[in-house]
Amino acid sequence: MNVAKLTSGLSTRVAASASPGGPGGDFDFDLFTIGAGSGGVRGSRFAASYGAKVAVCELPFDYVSSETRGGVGGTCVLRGCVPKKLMVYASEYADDFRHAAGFGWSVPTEGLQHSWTSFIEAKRKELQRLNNAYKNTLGNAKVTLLEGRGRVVDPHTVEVDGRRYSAKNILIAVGGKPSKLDIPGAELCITSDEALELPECPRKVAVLGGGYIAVEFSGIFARMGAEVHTVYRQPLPLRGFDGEVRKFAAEQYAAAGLVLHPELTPQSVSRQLDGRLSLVVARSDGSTEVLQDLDQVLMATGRVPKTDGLGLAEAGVELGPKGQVLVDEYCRTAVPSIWAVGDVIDRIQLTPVALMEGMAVAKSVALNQLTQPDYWAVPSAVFSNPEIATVGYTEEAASARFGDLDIYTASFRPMRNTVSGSPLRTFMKIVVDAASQKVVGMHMVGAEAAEIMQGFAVAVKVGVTKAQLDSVVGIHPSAAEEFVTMRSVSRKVRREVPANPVAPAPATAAA
Ligand SMILES: Cc1cc2nc3c(=O)[nH]c(=O)nc-3n(C[C@H](O)[C@H](O)[C@H](O)COP(=O)(O)OP(=O)(O)OC[C@H]3O[C@@H](n4cnc5c(N)ncnc54)[C@H](O)[C@@H]3O)c2cc1C
Ligand SMILES: NC(=O)c1ccc[n+]([C@@H]2O[C@H](COP(=O)([O-])OP(=O)(O)OC[C@H]3O[C@@H](n4cnc5c(N)ncnc54)[C@H](O)[C@@H]3O)[C@@H](O)[C@H]2O)c1
Repeated sequence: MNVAKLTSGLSTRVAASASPGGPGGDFDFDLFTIGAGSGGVRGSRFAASYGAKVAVCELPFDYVSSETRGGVGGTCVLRGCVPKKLMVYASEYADDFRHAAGFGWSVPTEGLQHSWTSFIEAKRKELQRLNNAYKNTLGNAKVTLLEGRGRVVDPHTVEVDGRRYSAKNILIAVGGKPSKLDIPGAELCITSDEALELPECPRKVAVLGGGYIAVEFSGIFARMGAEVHTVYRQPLPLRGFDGEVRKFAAEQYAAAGLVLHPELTPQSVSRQLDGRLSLVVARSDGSTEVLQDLDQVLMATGRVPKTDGLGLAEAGVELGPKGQVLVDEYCRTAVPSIWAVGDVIDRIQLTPVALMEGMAVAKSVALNQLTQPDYWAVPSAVFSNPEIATVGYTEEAASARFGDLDIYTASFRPMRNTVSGSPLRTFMKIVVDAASQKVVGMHMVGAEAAEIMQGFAVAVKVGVTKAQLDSVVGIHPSAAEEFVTMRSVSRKVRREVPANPVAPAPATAAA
């Protein structure tokens, strides 16, 4: 996954260059972290547990982030994984109530009400609890927490709201922020931050983008009863995912009620006289179409590193074209005392990856053991409807890397849906390197895909072979058992022979 992106072009440096001393070797802190999100909290906490004197600074709390607002816990806890998953849970009840009838339940669909306000209140309460829990975790680990905006002054100095602190090492863990398209009317659109804080559920919404956030929020709003139009530039959503998975997922999204608008580019958004929004989108031939009467337009068009005004370039840290911090395989920047982890380095934008990188840096700086995060077989899940989970190579990437592959696939109607009436199906795929018979990729679209894939990720990570997978007894009845019972190869992918191969020289003149 994203292996090519992992090489930043920086050369490997040796541990000693980040070790004791800057000028004088006497510092306020051994490690000063800017940003108390997933990577910053984990790196700080672990460094402190290894005996380092650690401080972390974080912006004041708010539900919606800005240049001046943030909060301990960061994106995942306050504006990402956690509130998003709570919204997914909220939306799943709508399907559950509807599908219960198939199993004999009489659900009073007429009188069924959802209070968006109560839900948002419950969500806020949980986020406040988590924010406090994270602060306590830092306190218990003896990490000094400073509230304010951090800025790098030089390779050993951080300034927080005008006050300066010296540090032997500095960890940049400032994450990213939503990036809006530069089109007329962009200011009328919301991002995922605001989507998690809406005063009411939109009745009709356009979601721009075909990535994780776009398909997740499309699923949430649709299950909550909204008419959802998902607009993306590619023929299929979820670029970078396995091709078959993308195709299957798009079919399921349509079956689940999303109105998909592939191969369209957003042009402008404007406010109608009645206060609602209009979106103009363009086809590749230049013709346009208009989506009208929208309560909201959600821009889910990627995130950019939050490095503006951080003083990094001035301190000698190299930045990439998106403003991402360039690091080597140890998460160290061009300045040996400055390290960076998480979304700000723009490798794989996932919380568990930021945690892994934070722990690696903690070991490197506090134990003086240079530690490399291991990016092989990082699993991930998309909490759309249906869910998607994946680990290892896509078929396309595996084909480029290994050449010959054995592909196993299964598509079926899950047992629950045979009675519930839900039209959704499940798809599973195993990608096997034909030469070694190792399983190099596993993919699933369907209910509980994330929960199922976590266990199989262990097997892929340690190099399970297809025969070993086959030797495992299934758990019946479950969807997961399909992964250990796929016996017939669906497709053998073999290195392509050139269309007009040069004829081999005849063995004998007579031949
Ligand atoms: C809507 C959404 C859903 C997501 N869902 C998932 C999911 O289901 N699973 C998953 O694995 N990942 C998910 N992610 C991605 C995940 O949230 C990020 O990969 C993760 O939070 C990155 O952690 P981080 O430590 O790099 O940055 P962050 O968590 O963003 O933390 C950075 C912190 O730095 C603070 N900060 C910034 N600048 C300064 C400064 N100058 N001074 C002081 N503090 C500063 C910020 O306020 C913030 O608290 C989701 C993201 C979004 C947006
Ligand atoms: N379940 C999860 O683990 C999860 C959930 C949400 C987010 N995340 C992380 O957060 C990151 C950011 O999420 P995201 O969905 O915003 O980003 P993304 O990179 O996944 O998707 C961005 C989408 O915007 C589109 N886009 C970009 N520029 C555009 C333009 N000019 N015009 C039209 N479309 C444009 C892209 O084609 C793509 O479809 C993800 O990469 C992911 O790593 C993870």
